[in-house]
Amino acid sequence: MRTGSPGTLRQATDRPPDGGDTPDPREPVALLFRDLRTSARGLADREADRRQAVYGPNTLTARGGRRWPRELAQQFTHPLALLLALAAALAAVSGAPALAVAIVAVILLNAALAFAQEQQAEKAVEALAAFLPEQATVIRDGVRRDVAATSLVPGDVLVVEEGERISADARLLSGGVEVDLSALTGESVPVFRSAEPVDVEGSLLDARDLLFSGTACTGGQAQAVVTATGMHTELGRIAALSQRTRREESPLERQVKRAARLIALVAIGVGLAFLPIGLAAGLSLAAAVSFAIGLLVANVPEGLLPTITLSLASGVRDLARRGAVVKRLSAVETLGSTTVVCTDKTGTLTENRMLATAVWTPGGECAVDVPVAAPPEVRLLAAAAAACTTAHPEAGHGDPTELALLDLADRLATARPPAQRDLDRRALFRFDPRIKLMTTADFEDGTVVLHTKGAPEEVLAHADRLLDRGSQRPLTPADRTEVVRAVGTLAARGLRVLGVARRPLPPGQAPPDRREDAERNLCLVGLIAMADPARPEVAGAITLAHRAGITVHVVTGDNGLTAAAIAGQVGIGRRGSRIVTGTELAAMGERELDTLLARGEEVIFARTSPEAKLRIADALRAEGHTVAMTGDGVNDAPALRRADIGVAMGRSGTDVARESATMVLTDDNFATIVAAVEAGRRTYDNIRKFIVYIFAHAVPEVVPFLVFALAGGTIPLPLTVMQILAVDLGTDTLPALALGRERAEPGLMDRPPRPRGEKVIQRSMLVRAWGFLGLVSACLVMGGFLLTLTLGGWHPGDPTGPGTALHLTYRQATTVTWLGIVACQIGTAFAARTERASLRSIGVLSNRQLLVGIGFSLAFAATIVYVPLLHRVFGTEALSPAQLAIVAPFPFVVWGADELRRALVRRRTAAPARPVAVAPAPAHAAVAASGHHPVAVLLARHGWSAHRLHHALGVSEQAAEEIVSHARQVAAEHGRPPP
Ligand SMILES: Nc1ncnc2c1ncn2[C@@H]1O[C@H](COP(=O)(O)OP(=O)(O)OP(=O)(O)O)[C@@H](O)[C@H]1O
Repeated sequence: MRTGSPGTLRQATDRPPDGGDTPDPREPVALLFRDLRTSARGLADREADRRQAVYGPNTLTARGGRRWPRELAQQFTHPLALLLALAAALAAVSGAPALAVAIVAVILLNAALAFAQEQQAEKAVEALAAFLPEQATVIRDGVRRDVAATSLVPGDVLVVEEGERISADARLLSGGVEVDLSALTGESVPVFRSAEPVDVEGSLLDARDLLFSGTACTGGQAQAVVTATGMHTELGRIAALSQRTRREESPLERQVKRAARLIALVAIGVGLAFLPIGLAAGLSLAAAVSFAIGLLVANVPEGLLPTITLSLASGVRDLARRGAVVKRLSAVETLGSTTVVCTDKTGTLTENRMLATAVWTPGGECAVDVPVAAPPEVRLLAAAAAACTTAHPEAGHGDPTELALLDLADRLATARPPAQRDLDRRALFRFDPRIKLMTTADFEDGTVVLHTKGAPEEVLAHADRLLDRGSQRPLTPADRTEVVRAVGTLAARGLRVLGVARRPLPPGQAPPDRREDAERNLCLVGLIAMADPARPEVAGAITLAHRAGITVHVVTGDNGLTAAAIAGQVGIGRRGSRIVTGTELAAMGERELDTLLARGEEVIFARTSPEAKLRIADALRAEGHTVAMTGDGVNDAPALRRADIGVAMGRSGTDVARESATMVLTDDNFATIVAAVEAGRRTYDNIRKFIVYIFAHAVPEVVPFLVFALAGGTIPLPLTVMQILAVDLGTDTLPALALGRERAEPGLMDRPPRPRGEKVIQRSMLVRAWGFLGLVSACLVMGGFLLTLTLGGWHPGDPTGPGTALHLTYRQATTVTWLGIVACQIGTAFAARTERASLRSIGVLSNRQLLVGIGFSLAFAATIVYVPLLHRVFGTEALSPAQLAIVAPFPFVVWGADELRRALVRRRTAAPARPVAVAPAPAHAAVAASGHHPVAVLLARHGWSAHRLHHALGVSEQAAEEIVSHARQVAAEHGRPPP
C-alpha cells in the first residue's frame, strides 16, 4: 500500500483545517480522515456550515484583473471607429475644427453606447448561471442528500454517479468510476479511477484514486472525500482556465460585420465622389472636403453591431425567463431557423411522473392502480423489481421508473427499506441504455439472488425459464409469443413496460464479476406497466410547431408502440408516421435513411441507442435541415454536440449532457423548445427591423447634397454637415434599440422556417429601406426645404449666404430639412415595427421603449432647434409654428405610405404568407396523407417549383418533384389551373 510522504502530513488540530493548507490527498485514507477531521459518515451539517465560513464557497473566482478597460479600448480600435477617427483628423487639418470635434463626439458616444450594450449582453449571458444551479450529492451525518455544489467543503463525503460533473477535488473511498478529464488535460478518452490503491508515479492528475473538480463522471458510482474546494482545486490552480474565454462571434454578427464594412466602403466612395461634384457646384475645397467627410460619417453604420449583440442578448434573457437557457448568443438565431426537432419521449413529451398501473404474470394481467389483494406471484414480481433499484425516495433521489417500482412494492407491502436493500446488495450492474438492462445481486434468505429488469424483449432474450404460479418451468416458444403479445397490449395503451427476471445463485456462490455472466439463464417473473401521462401543454406546442413548418421526430429508448401511443396523443404523426426500431435503423443504409427522412413523415425511432441519435442528426443535417435534438444521458453528449441545437434537460438530465448542449430546458418541457424557436424567430425578425430603420436615414441625408450638386448653384445646400452629424449623434440610437425588443408579428409561427444560410440583410430590405422609406423621406424633406424657402420669398438662384436678406429664411429652411429627417425617422421607426402585418395588429403604442426613444429624439431635436447657443454650432434657427406645421405630418406620411405598401404586399402574397395556418383543405389532407413536408405541399399549390422547394426547404429533389406533380394533379382534379 502506498503511504503519503510524512513531510506533508498536517498535525490534527482543534480548529478546522485552514483553507490555504490542504492535506496531501494521496496519504492513507485513515490519515486523510484524521487531517480532514471527517469520517465515512461525512460531516455534520453544522460543521459543514462552519467550514464554509472558513473556506468560502466552492466557486472559482475570475482572475486576471478587470477587463473593462481593454474592452472599452476595443471600441475605439475596430475598423469603423478607425475610419471615423481618420475622418476627424482630415476635418481638423482641412480647417474644419468644429466638424472634427463633432466627429470625435460621434466616436465617443458610439463607443460608450457600444460598450454599455456589450456589457449588458455579457451580463445577460453570465446571469444564466443562476438558472442552472449545480448540485452535488453528499453524505452528511450518514444521510445522503443533494446540496448546492457551491456549499461543498473539505471533509464532505461526495457521492459521484454516472453523468455527474465532479465539483471538488476528492479522494475515492469506495467504488470505481470512469472520468472524462478533458477539462484539465484536454484528453477526452475517459479514464478509470477507483478506490483500489495502485501505485502510480507521476503527477497528481495521473493518480488512480483521485477525482478533480471540473471533470465529469461518465460511468460507474463511487464515494469520495473532498480534499479541496474552490480556488484550492487543481482547476482553480490552472489560472488560465479561470479566465473567461472570449465570446465567440455568431454567424449573424459575422455577416453583419461584413455588410457594415461593405457599406462603409460605399460611404467612402460616395464621399470621394462628392468632392469633384461639390467643387463643380461652386464649393470651396475646404467646404467640399468637409461635406465629403460629413457624408462618410453619416453613412458608416457603426452602431449596427453592438445593437445586434444586445438584441441577441435580450433574446437570451427572454428565453431564460421562458425556461430555456442557451449558452451561446448565436443559438438564438439558429433556433429561429429550426426545421426539425428530434425529441425523446420520457420527461419531454411526458411528465416523467410514473405510476405502475398494471402487471402481467403468466397468471394474466392485473390492475395495480387500485387497492388490490395481489396474488403471491404479483407480490414477488414487485419485490424483485424493487430489489433491482438504486433510488432513494426518502431523499427524493432516483430515476422516476425506479421510484414507481418502489412505490408499487410499497403499496403491495413487499418493499424493503432502501437502506436495508443497499446493505443486502452484493453487486450492481447499472442500467445501460445500450442493452437496456439493469441487474443487481442481492442477499436474500441466506443466498444471493440476481435481479434483472429492463426492456421486455431484452429480458426475454436473456431468460430461459418462466415463473408460472410459484414454480419455474422452461420458457417455450408459445410462452415467448404470449409475453410479446402482452407487451404489445400494454404498450399500445401508451404504457411503459418493464420485464423483470431473477435467478437465485446456489448457496455460498459469490455473484458473477462480469455482466454477461449475471444476465443469463434468467427466470422471467413478469411485466410491469407504468403510465406516464403526456404533458398537457405539449399538444398545443406540436400544433404550433406544425404550423411553423417544423417536423417533429420522436427518438426514444422506449417501445415503439408506447411511443406511438404517446405521440398520437400529442399530435405527432398526424400527417403520417412510421415506427422504426433500433434494429431496423441499424440495418438501414445511409441512402435508405435519407429517403425516409426526406419524405417529411414524422418518424418514431424506437428502442434507439444513443449512437442512433448521432446518425439521425447527421442524416438530417446532410439533408440541409437545422436540427434541434434533445438528450439527457452521458451517451447523448455526441449527438447533442452534433445537432445545430443540442437540448439538454435541466431537471432530469445529466451534467455531462447539460455541458454538451447548446440549450438547457429548466423545465424539461417540449413546449419550451417550441417557445424558444418562436423567440429565436422574433429576435431575428427584430434585427432585420432595426437594420431597415438604421439604413433608411441615409437617403434623406444624401439626396439634399445630390440636389444641391446637380442644381448647379440654383438651389442652396439644404442640410449642413453638422446637422447630419446631429442625426447620428442624438436621434437614431434609442429607437433602434427599442425595435430590437419588438414583440412578435402575427403569423410569426405560420411561416415556414427561414432557409439555412439565408442572409440577414436581404435585397428586399434594402429596397424597402433605401428605395421606399428613404426615398419618401427624401422627397418630404426636400419638399419642406423648398417650401420654407419659397414662403420666405426665395426664387431659384437667389443668394442665401451670410449677410443676404434671405439668410435667416435659408437657415430656417435647413432646420426644416433637418427636423424633417428626424420626423421621417419617427415614421420609419413605426413602419419598421412590422415587416408585413399592419401596425394595428400589434398595437400602435405597444412598444413602450420605442415611445421613450422617440420622446428622447424629440427633446433632443427641440434643444437643437430652440437653444440659441446651439444655433451657431449646427447652423439651425428657431422655427415658427407655421414652419413646424410643415414638418409635423412627415411621420404620418412615411408611416402611412409604408402601411399602404404593406397592405398591398399582403394582398398580393396573401396565400403563401400563412401557408400552414389554413385548416387542411381536402386536397391538402390528401397530399399530406402521402406524408410529405406540409409546408412544401402548400407552397407547391401556390406555384413554387420543385427546384425552389428543394433549395428553400431542404426537401430532397425527388420529394420536391413528387410534391409538385401531386399539386398539379390535385389542381386538375378540382378543375383549377395548374399552380
Ligand atoms: N432504470 C431502469 N432499469 C431498467 N430498465 C430501464 C430503466 N430505465 C429504462 N429502462 C428500460 O430501457 C428502456 C429505454 O430507456 P431509456 O431511458 O433509454 O429511454 P426512455 O426513458 O424510455 O425514453 P426516452 O429516450 O424517450 O427518454 C425503457 O423503455 C425501459 O424498458
